[in-house]
Amino acid sequence: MSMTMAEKILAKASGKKEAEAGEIVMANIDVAMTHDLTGPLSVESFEKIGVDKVWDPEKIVVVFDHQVPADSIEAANNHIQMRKFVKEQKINNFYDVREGVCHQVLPEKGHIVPGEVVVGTDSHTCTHGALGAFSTGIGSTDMAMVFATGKLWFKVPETIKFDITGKLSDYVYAKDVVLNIIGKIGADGATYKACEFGGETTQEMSVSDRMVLCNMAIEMGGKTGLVEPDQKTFDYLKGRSSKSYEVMKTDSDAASLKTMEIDVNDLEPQVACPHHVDNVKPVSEVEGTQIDQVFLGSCTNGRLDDLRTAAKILKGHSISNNIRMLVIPASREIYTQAMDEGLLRTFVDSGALVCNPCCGPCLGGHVGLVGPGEVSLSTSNRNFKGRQGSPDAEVYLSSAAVAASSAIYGKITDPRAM
Ligand SMILES: CC(C)[C@H](C(=O)O)[C@@H](O)C(=O)O
Ligand code: SF4
Repeated sequence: MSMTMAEKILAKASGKKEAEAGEIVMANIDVAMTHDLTGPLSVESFEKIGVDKVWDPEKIVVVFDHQVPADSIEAANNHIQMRKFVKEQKINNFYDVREGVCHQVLPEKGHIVPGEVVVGTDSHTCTHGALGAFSTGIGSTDMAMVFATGKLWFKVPETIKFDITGKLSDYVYAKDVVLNIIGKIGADGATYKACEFGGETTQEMSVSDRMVLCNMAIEMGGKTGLVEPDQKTFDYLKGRSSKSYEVMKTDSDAASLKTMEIDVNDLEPQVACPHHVDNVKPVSEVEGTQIDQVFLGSCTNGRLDDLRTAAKILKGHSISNNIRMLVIPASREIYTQAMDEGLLRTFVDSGALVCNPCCGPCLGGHVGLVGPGEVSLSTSNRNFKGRQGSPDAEVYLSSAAVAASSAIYGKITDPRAM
């Protein structure tokens, strides 16, 4: 039977030859991730089940990233509770406050390989599909069941394949492509679909860019994001992961596959405007909008490529006196590379604040919140009311290039004009 990547991965994980969209399968979990914010709930639910030991401590990964270092007694308590759990359960894959955002840390540390089933108590777990894994966010009580049994049920999703073709213009990036797709199909345009990104443009993209696409699959309602593994994937995995893996690809005649053509030849930089991720406009339509804060970071666009792009634009410039800019590398590895390349120096010289690797103001729970009436321009993935602090603030979403050029002028600025 012809199958999609998602069907093949879920079939294999549930010990079957075939799986079909719509079917319910019970899959063995390869990687189960939780973090400082949702981990405590998962642990409490696990303890209620009454099982003493987790099914396999080697398959569990715990990352502290949402509130690091602890910014409140509540956060400190969460950390205490999770450190205790990690110790009791002998979980070696534990990344304390220093390491960075979970969706960056997991692939970097070699926890993700193609063909696996990965679950995390975080909606952007779909990011890992960039390496060809079926990876999805789950609730804390579901995670408790995974901790106890190593299994979880799934309804096998249908697949929507975005066949992306054309050459990206200068200053146009994966973020613009995915914002454009979300603008076209809407925040619920791919509800419960496996969102597979393919076509020559995706093939040309780095793994880091593919992570941007898959990261935002959830913002169109997707169950997971996926990119077919290729040489770029294998090169990324070399030296990071010693796990063996199987590469699975979508058969073009799979029954549950729908394809959508996306031509990016004439694509402009895109901006998602308040208060919905699908309220997407070309930057030319929102140019001149006054801003108060720029946030460069998050699991969407806090990677080295993003920092390089932004530093190139900022070099020799100061950011506007009217704004604050926060630069938050997504991981320690990125932070140190950015340090070695002199990028952090450029940011600090331009007047930006460089913070420790973490989620930062992305979800409005930690450093750098915006106040009533303020406007944030952010490279992250969500802009609903109250997302980065006050419910009376506004959040615009963009690429790192738009963020950097806008920081210089204190208003939304097309990087192509720089
Ligand atoms: C805190 C967590 C549950 C949440 C998520 O699931 O995505 C957060 O990471 C976010 O981006 O909103
Ligand atoms: S960076 Fe933002 S979107 Fe990503 S995991 Fe953290 S809070 Fe969620």
